[in-house]
Amino acid sequence: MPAHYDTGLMWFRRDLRAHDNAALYQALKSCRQVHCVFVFDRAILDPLPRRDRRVEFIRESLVELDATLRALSPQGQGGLIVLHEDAATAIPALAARLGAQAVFANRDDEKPALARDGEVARALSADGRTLHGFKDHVVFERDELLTQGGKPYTVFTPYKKSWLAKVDAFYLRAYPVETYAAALAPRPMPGGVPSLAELGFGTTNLSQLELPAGTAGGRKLFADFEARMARYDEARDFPAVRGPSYLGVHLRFGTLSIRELAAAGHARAQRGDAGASTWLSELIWRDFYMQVLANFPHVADETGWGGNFRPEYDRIAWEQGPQADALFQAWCEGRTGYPLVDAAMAQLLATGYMHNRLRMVVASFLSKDLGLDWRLGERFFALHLNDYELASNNGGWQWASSSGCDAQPYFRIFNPVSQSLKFDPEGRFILRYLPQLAGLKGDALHAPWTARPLDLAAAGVELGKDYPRPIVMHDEARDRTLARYAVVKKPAAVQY
Ligand SMILES: Cc1cc2nc3c(=O)[nH]c(=O)nc-3n(C[C@H](O)[C@H](O)[C@H](O)COP(=O)(O)OP(=O)(O)OC[C@H]3O[C@@H](n4cnc5c(N)ncnc54)[C@H](O)[C@@H]3O)c2cc1C
Repeated sequence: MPAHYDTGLMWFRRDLRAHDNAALYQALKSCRQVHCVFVFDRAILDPLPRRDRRVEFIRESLVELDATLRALSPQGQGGLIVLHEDAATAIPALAARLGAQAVFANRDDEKPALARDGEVARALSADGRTLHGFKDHVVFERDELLTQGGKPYTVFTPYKKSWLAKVDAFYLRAYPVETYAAALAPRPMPGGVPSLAELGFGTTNLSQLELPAGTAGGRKLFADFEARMARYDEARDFPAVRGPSYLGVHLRFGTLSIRELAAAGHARAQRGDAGASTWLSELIWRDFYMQVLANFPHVADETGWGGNFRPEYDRIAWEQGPQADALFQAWCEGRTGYPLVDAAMAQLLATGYMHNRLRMVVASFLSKDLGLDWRLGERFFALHLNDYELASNNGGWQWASSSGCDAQPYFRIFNPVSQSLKFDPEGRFILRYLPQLAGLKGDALHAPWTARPLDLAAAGVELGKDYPRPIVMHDEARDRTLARYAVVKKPAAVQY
């Protein structure tokens, strides 16, 4: 518990809510007065394309957060200070200007965030101030769950068992921020959240998606999901069905608290709700990958890009050169000739969301059908996913390419046509994004190149014109992948 301070500064980052927020609670409890700040960090924003749904989502969530902090504060004089600077230098400067003895923030184990926080902590300390960090965006972090041998878990099933054995009301209890809200300080400078244009960004199609921002938006989505949660286990694998919660982006930016979601799932799971139990497992996967990132930092480099969890996978020679570049471009643009893959990529580009089953299918397709380095896909997802989360994205890509912990054996290769027949049997999802295939029936919709020329003509589909021919044949690609991956059978220098 931090000492008692006169003035503190609460630094919001990926925890954009005023309720059940660990750092905000600790700041209010241990300071006479607390200022609140969010920094649109130039180090993160400057390299991004000028239209990004996440920047718009964050901005809208900040408008709500600012209003909530104002409403909670004495005489409504509080609120958020919003800066558009380099956070590593802006935070120590603001702490000095406000006379804050301590800065409070929730921990973030992504490598670039750790580097930034280290820089901020050193600058504050040189000035006689302190940075306090708190666990907030996971239920269990870092080394809180270890194997009996005292090592971090690398396999999900025993990790989940241990998670469920340890979790109790204490770990899921909300931080009662409101109790100490009287410590919210009047805003010391004129406030307001900058417009997108002031931040140098344009608007996106966010307002047309069913993705309301802020805590109110997250609660609306969760209320909708609560009514469907019992069927999650049956519905979650079918992309045409409204099966999942669509809460990823709210968990990413902390507009909802992981504790409140896990508590809801856990309570229902304990009452025997199979859908809730499966959904809780997914939240545990999230914790699992966060602790993998924290305990095995080699899975990402200094800038946050992937390194094989299993070093023997470093031996794989991925396809390179102009032909490989063209294959990658076709994958990115949804022009592979495999309708399920192409519809999935179209969903990502149009909405920033991709169904979990499809993330697995397209990731397997990139690494195992196209023979391309999974890190290319990792980066593409990072740019386009609204819910992009370094730990889960890296974990998901390594799972699909078999290079990660808890690996799929490398010879388990998703067949994009069988996946399509199984999980989108009527092609309802495919046709949402590829309406030009509407005239194709049965298997032909899942593999148009197998259709008889007469049927293609009747459907008004000319391959190569209305829809691409397949850029690889799965069976041949499978053989090439088995040969490519054979190098990992040799003993590796280091084992985890
Ligand atoms: C290649 C690949 C990349 C992925 N990249 C990301 C990513 O960048 N960010 C991300 O949050 N998830 C990622 N996932 C996991 C999963 O696909 C998404 O969390 C999920 O599709 C989000 O939709 P939802 O909120 O409707 O999920 P729901 O099915 O409703 O699940 C609820 C929550 O549980 C968590 N969750 C679910 N599945 C997983 C999982 N397999 N691993 C970790 N957490 C999970 C998420 O926070 C999700 O919001 C990736 C999976 C793969 C295979």
